[in-house]
Amino acid sequence: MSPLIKTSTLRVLFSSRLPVLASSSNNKFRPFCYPYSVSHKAEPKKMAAERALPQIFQYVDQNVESYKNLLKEAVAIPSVSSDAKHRDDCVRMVEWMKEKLKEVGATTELRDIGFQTLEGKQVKLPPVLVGVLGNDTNKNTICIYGHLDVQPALKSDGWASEPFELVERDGKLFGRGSTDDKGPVLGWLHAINAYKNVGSELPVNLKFVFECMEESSSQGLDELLMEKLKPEGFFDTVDYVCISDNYWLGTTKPCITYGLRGISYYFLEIECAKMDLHSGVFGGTVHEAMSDLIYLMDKLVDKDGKILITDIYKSVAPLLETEKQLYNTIDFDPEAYRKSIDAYKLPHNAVKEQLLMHRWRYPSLSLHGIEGAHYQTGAKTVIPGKVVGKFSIRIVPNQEPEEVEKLVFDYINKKWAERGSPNKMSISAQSGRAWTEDPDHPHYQAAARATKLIYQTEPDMSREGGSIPVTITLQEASGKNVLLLPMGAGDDMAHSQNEKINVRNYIEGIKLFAAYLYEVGKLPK
Ligand SMILES: C[C@H](N)C(=O)N[C@@H](Cc1c[nH]cn1)C(=O)O
Ligand SMILES: [Zn+2]
Ligand SMILES: [Zn+2]
Repeated sequence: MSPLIKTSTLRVLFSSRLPVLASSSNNKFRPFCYPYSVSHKAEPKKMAAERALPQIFQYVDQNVESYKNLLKEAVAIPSVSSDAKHRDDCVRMVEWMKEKLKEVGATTELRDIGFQTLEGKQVKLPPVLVGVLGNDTNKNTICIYGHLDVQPALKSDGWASEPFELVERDGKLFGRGSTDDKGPVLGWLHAINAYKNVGSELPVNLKFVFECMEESSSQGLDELLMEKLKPEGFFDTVDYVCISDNYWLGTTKPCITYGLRGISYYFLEIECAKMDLHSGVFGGTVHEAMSDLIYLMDKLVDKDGKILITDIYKSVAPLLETEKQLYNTIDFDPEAYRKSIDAYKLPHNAVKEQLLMHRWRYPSLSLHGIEGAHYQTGAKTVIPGKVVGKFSIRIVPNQEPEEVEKLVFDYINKKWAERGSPNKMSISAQSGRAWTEDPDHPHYQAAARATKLIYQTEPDMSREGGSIPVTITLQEASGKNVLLLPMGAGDDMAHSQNEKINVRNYIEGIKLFAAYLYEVGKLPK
């Protein structure tokens, strides 16, 4: 364990029923003075929460080191859901979070969601953590979703430090999962804990759904929600759903998000032999799988990003004049964006509205990689016997996964026939739907008030190019308004090398969550 982590300190912060205050300067705790007189207890509960907010903000500022330490502990668990070798880490991560939720007073349950086929084997899926905190019928109930799994990461990918060791540099906390999604998930925990430790009752009831398979298409989660939790009545008391698993558009202005693209992810497998072959010995005498794969993958998208699959744009929702207007007011600087990713040139003539539309409301196709191909340094002379090409399409409103999958399968089959290769080809897909919500809903206004309180500026109402497959399921299961409240900044580089969260975003994000709980608590029941 890193010397930075003081387990005893964390235990005090997260398990003590007694209010405590920690000093951020020396990371030691000192006794907390209860801020209100006894007569204050007689005030209406919602008023109490309002008066508690300044205390909560102060408490958060005084516990910065503890929050960093807890994130460090979470990042140190390499819960990579796509890799069978890390399945035990995923389970450990969920169990770790279960203990943390219990420590803030929630009742918790680990729900079994069965098996998946991974790397040709049947592998048990990590359980889903379901929790409940509070059941006051006079209060609103928010269902909070987050994920505890992460994308793969190796230092050799080009990280400046070990990906699973949280490191602070220049006010930024670097580590896999820091912004996607361990930082935001812990943010909820810290906000609840802050309410408790200043002696204020939570202004809302909370329900939690924390999974560890989001980065792998949330396998098993829809079934748990629709076939188990919904019939059991889990959603009957839910009034609002909130997810913090995306990012601001830029680096300075906060936003609230009302739309996500879906994802349709493909595995295109070609086999030419049962084993890899020496290219000197066998080259010229076999139909090579890799050449077939490159041929097919090259037929998917052109250099400007136009998807070449027949009819793929046909069902995309038409752009209405009212929607077009929304893009004008969004704070987004294409040149700053280009610089932040060090791209040579942006497509769509770098026009702001066009870039945003192609990120939010039009589909895009990306080629991700080839399993079975040689990728290490050096000049290995091998003909891979089997290769699996991976690509995905970010799908958008009005595009249904089944319809997109059929178009892709038909197109690949047609191109394969044109290729005339004798090799074995197969294609499979896993998909999640796009989601949009009504941003004029009082829930969004409440989140906007909370954001303004913390950041002193009106948030942009944004959409997001990424996907959170369960969002639309939560909308359907609850029948309630769903909102995305991002914690991290647009340059956090989730999924990439050197993923980070700014200390500022993490800490102000905790306050934002506390203020959001307060604002939703004020909404009429
Ligand atoms: C937006 C969210 N934080 C995220 O990163 N989602 C993933 C979901 C995914 C990955 N594979 C399949 N789905 C994403 O948008 O890539
Ligand atoms: Zn992610
Ligand atoms: Zn995420």
